[in-house]
Amino acid sequence: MDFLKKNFIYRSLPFDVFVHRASAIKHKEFFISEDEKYYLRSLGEDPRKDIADISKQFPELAEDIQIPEFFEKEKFFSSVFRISSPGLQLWTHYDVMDNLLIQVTGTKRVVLYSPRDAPYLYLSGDKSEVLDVDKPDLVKYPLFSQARRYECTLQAGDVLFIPALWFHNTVAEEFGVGVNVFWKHLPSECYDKTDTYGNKDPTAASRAVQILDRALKTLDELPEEYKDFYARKMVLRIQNKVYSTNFE
Ligand SMILES: O=C(O)CCC(=O)C(=O)O
Ligand SMILES: [Fe+2]
Repeated sequence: MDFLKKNFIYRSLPFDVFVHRASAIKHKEFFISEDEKYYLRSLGEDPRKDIADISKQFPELAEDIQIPEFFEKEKFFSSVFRISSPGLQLWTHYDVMDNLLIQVTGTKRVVLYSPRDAPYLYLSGDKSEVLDVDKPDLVKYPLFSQARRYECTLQAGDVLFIPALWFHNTVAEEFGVGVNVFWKHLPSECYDKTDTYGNKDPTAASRAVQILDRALKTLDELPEEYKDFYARKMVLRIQNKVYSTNFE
């Protein structure tokens, strides 16, 4: 899927029809083309307010999986049912909560990047503009070659821990069914209460970015040479005061 060119559309289908189509490569009935791919990402009852919970939206199917007890029950945020056509690739993105990605059937390749490699990923919000992580356009995205790639392939029954802020890109190598479970590993006040997907930045981070944007606008009052000088001083201040040395 390409979020830059928006080569996808949202459509409704009866669940059985959806599963049939998603498990086939060529379709007699289709929306765009006979080789289109399908992806289900479950939502809550009212997608604007409610959070995906497989035990509520798909109670019969939820019984087939056991969520490993790697976090306290009160910290549970959502369990998201995901079904993909063979070959479907989801763009590189981060989520703000710790996550267990449970593969139920099919195989899925997952490529991961550390949050520290964000400078090399050409981010647009929570997503990387480098869509083709296997043959990246290094003329357009020269720094991407500095991002350290981690890769694994999930088979049916495998569970991958994806820590909050770690970038991930997935390719369903076969038709696949999975569930991912997000939980709040930070105190619950840190999270944006309007977040139903688990991908809105913690409120303190969003506020800090807003304040930074105001500071940048303020610099516009200065001539270019001064703006450049004070902007560089601000970068140094951020590096010295906020960057963690507590890594590796
Ligand atoms: O299953 C996928 O392809 C995407 C999984 C994902 O983005 C997640 O678990 O956060
Ligand atoms: Fe994700």
